[in-house]
Amino acid sequence: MKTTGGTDDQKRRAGERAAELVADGDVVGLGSGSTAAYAIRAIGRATADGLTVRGIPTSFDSRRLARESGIPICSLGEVDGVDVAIDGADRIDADHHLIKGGGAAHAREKVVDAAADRFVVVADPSKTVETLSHPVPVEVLPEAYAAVERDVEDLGGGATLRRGEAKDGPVVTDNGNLVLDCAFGRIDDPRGLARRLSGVPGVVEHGLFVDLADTVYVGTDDGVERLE
Ligand SMILES: O=C[C@H](O)[C@H](O)[C@H](O)COP(=O)(O)O
Repeated sequence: MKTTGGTDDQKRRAGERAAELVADGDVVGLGSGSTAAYAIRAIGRATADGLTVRGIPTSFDSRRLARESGIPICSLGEVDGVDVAIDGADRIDADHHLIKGGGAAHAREKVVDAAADRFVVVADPSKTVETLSHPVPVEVLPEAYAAVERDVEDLGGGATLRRGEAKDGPVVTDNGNLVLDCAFGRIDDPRGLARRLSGVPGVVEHGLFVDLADTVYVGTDDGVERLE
């Protein structure tokens, strides 16, 4: 559920700045989406110039792009830790809580981003807001989607099953599950909502990333703004 208006140059600046943080020998979480893709390409170029890293992709697309870019790939189970993760966001609030999952990749993203010593968010200015109000993507077991819809209503939200654009039927995630886009209006208590959504049976993972981001790079028309 992508609803943004950033430019490719803004995204490129943010992604390329974040890629500069990657050091020799690092294990790097490779985020998903159009902004993280610029970081992956930049890491690939650095790899061709001699940087030694291993990348952990967070989606089918980031895995494919990492391979094309020449980044050696590994999985989370093969490493002792993740040095840095670079990932995009659909919305970023004033406290750097995030909504992710516009590309339905948030479940794997959260596992990798949370495992990282440093989680760096890359975005364009259209993603920054004072308070979150964007619908929260919620990945659900296929069997559970109708029950989760009802539970989301009980939490004061409205759930919409995400549908494919070039395919009839629902979007199916890289994990074989479905996505409900859950509108709650203004989210004044992201921590509380995150906790409640995590407690709903059938929810695999939701797109509220609370207290996870360490650094946010926002690409602008003439540079990069760093939000701590
Ligand atoms: O599921 C997708 C991810 O959470 C993306 O990181 C997020 O949607 C941002 O993507 P983009 O940089 O293309 O706006």
